[in-house]
Amino acid sequence: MRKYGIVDTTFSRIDMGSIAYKIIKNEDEDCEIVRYTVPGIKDIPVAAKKLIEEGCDGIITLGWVGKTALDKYSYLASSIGIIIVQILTSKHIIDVTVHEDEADDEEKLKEIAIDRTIKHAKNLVKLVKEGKNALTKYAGKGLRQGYRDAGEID
Ligand SMILES: Cc1nc2c(=O)[nH]c(=O)nc-2n(C[C@H](O)[C@H](O)[C@H](O)CO)c1C
Repeated sequence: MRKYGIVDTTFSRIDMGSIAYKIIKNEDEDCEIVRYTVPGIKDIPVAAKKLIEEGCDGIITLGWVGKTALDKYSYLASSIGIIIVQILTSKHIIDVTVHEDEADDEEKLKEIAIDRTIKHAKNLVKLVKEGKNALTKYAGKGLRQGYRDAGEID
């Protein structure tokens, strides 16, 4: 049975973990899902590593970055940590992050968070179920998460 990990934060202003849970369960009915909630993005890498050590085949992380420079540095640190965990474990960790300055109003931010979570949860399931060529038919299509697709340039 495939096992997925969801790492989310209490810093986030949208419960993206619950959205990811529903989508993963819908896309891979027989799977097991483990959720691990941490305070903030810098706590994500170790949580993801622990879930992989517990047997997860792939992870989705759901972070929220504030507007200040310090928040952005925190994201950079977290992102590097997540990449290091991927390299050390050879497992995909799909890093879903919403940056609070992506939109001025809360409704738009919510829309971005939901769309990004749904699309990347589906990407994760495809990669875990089908492996390296799961997304090849979409290569070069200008797909976007959180926004409308940019589309392919002919
Ligand atoms: C400055 C800062 N910014 C963010 C952020 O934008 N998003 C987030 O999720 N967490 C932030 N944190 C908290 C750290 O990631 C971490 O939770 C604490 O340093 C405790 O380890 C901090 C400290």
